[in-house]
Amino acid sequence: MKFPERGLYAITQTDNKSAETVIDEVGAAIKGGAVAVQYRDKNPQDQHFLGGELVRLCHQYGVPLIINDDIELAATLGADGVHLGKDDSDIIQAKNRLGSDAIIGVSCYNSIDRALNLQNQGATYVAFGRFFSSSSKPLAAPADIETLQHAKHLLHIPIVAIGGILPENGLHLLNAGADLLAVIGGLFDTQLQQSAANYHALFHHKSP
Ligand SMILES: Cc1ncc(COP(=O)(O)OP(=O)(O)O)c(N)n1
Ligand SMILES: Cc1ncsc1CCOP(=O)(O)O
Ligand SMILES: [Mg+2]
Repeated sequence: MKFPERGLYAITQTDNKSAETVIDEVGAAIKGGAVAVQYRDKNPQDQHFLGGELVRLCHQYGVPLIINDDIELAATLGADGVHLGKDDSDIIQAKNRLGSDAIIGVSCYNSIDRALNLQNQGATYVAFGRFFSSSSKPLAAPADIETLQHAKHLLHIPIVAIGGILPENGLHLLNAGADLLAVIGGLFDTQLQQSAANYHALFHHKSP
């Protein structure tokens, strides 16, 4: 499945939640307008069961499901791709295992050089952030809004912004050059279908 060019990118919040709760929440996020979903689970219980259900749910709605960190899990589940950070596997390993059509997203933090290099290696999208303080990843390094502006001029693949993004601060990032907003807490800490719809509305206000 193709990675969308713009929109809300929902990342699962799994800690202390049952698989059923996570599935219900992701369903609500999609109904609210999320265009891509990442299964991120740092303390997995039964990731094959939950991951498999999420693949099924996302595909029912025509939304790609990307697995965080784990190429092998993505292959086993038949997910659409993988998201890789600096401590994870590299793009060549991901392409070898998942095929050349797989979605491969990469974290670039605040580095344009890293983004250019990984775009050349075949990344599907790049992610910058964190832009605001994040209770989901408190130690994530900060990124500058200017990085999005530079990235917009230099890159031709979708640009994802992440980190502490709320409906109230997301438009600033979109106007600076982000194409997608990746969100955990701003969605799943809240009245989620309504929050998803509030993010979704931002994409209609973005400056041309
Ligand atoms: C869309 C998106 N952007 C950034 C990240 C962070 O990836 P990484 O730096 O590998 O950190 P962890 O998520 O593995 O803790 C992401 N997952 N998704
Ligand atoms: C995984 C990740 N990488 C940088 S910030 C972050 C967490 C994003 O979650 P939230 O939207 O709750 O700040
Ligand atoms: Mg990672």
